[in-house]
Amino acid sequence: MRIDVVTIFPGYLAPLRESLLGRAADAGLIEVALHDLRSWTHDVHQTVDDAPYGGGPGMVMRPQVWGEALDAVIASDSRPPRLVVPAPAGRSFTQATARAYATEQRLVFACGRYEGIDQRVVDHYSRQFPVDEVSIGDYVLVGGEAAVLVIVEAVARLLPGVLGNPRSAAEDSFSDGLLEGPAYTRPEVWRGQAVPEVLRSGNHGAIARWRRDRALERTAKRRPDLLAALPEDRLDAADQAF
Ligand SMILES: Nc1cc(-c2ccc3ccn(Cc4ccccc4)c3c2)n[nH]1
Repeated sequence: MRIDVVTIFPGYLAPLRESLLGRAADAGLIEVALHDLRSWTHDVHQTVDDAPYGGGPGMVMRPQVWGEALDAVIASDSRPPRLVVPAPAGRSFTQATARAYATEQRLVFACGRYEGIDQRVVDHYSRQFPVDEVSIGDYVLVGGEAAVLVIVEAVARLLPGVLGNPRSAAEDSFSDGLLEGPAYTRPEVWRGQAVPEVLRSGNHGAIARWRRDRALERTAKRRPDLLAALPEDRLDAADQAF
């Protein structure tokens, strides 16, 4: 997978080259290219923003600069892109979105700042490529860069070979629609708290049941919306207690 990120703060995306993603990049599983939006300005001040039509606070990012940048970046690789534009008003980015993005050959991220990017940029490219405006949560950031770090990590971990332990991607939170239950490791007792007996019983059936019950209990308490959204056939008779 090739990932391009256009931003006025390329340094912010440096972590994409570290650790998990660094190894994936070294293994050729993911190719990450960072592009400074200001490279496509032509004035001495490298202006990327202007006052909003209709008035109001803050500034809006200029369409001309974004158009030149995205034309150049998209043309720099033959793989057809999905354009991803983080935005507070975007559709929610979920594990399902991450799974869908993991099947893409190429993702091009447009990181806005200020009050966002002139809408005509999204409208223009939506006529040629799939374009998603995505929100990573119901809170307001200052720009799209942090969202790109989140999205790229959630997607990259699903690519074969990126995670050391592939089982965890398939069986982690949200994969079965439930939250992860509690996890334990040695020592058996820590500060007077013992590991639940069943986990040391060696009874794999009882362990699986206990883990499912803890996941259902936690989901019912913390995210009843996820439980309500579960298809009927995903809950068996033993689950009905939640
Ligand atoms: N989930 C999520 C995404 C963002 C986000 C993404 C990109 C940008 C570009 C500029 N801003 C600042 C902004 C604040 C308010 C209104 C509009 C823009 C952004 C915020 N916030 N929260």
